[in-house]
Amino acid sequence: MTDEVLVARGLRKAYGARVAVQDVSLTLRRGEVLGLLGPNGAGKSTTVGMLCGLTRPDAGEVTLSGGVTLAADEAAYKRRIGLVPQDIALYEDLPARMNLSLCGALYGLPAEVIRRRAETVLAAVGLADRAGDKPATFSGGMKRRLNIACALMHDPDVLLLDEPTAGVDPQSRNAIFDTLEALKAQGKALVYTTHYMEEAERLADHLTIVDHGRVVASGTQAQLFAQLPAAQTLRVELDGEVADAALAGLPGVTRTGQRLDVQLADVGRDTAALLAALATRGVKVRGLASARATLEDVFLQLTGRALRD
Ligand SMILES: Nc1ncnc2c1ncn2[C@@H]1O[C@H](COP(=O)(O)OP(=O)(O)OP(=O)(O)O)[C@@H](O)[C@H]1O
Repeated sequence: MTDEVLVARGLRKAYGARVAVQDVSLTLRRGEVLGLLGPNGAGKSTTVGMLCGLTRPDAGEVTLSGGVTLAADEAAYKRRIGLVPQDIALYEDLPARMNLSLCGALYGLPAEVIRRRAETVLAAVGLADRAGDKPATFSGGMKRRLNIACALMHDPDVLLLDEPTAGVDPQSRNAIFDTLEALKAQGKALVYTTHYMEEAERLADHLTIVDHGRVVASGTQAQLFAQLPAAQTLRVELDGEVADAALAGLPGVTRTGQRLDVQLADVGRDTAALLAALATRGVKVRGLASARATLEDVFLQLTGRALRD
């Protein structure tokens, strides 16, 4: 497919006897956010390290569009990839613009390009008015945004973000999401590593879920949710006396006193049929509430464990 920007096949990395990543494959397309989701220690950072060429895999290979690989042309490969590391990598006592200049210089950009790109990326992350200020005076969220700006200086096709919202206030988190949405709209391809399922749900077109170094599922959100036995639970509050016999044979129903939890594949589609069946049986309903399935439920279904520690 021509839209493929990065294809990783069979990545493996062990540290001594500990296998951090085992047979990880993924495909990243233009204008797409790929969410790399997994609990602490699942192997996300190690995978990102291999994608950006900082960590050498024991096996497997990453190929960029045009057939560019690290082995064939390291400089060309690295020019196409930007890394936003998990740990903020800034000179705290140098002004924001100077931090960006240093990043640009690392990529050998000419001075004029550096000046122009610095203005562009500062605007992209919403820090244009803080160009002359030092990161030491920034909030955690502003530092994160400058960290992203650094990775954009050489205008890479692919941006790898390793937990870019760690320790960030809600306002900066939204600013980061806006920045990433704008990059996506420009056709950049993003890998977004997180153990926050809400972030993955909000941003990611495709998801690769990792656990203990292995891919346990990958696909679009719809494909992942389809793996759940029931996508949603509808909570029904009963009105008045209802005998158990009146509910007999209704599929997916669990009764707790006056409450029914009903597993439905699709609340929007299946609620009317359920209410009709209850009405036919003379069962009166006082209230309804739906609980949407989340990626947390998907992870639990796949691994039997919660996503967060
Ligand atoms: N340099 C290293 N030396 C030894 N072990 C390592 C090294 N880097 C990672 N590991 C181990 O590899 C496994 C995967 O770690 P990794 O940092 O890739 O996970 P992660 O999913 O990014 O976790 P987190 O969300 O906590 O950052 C862990 O067991 C970790 O201890």
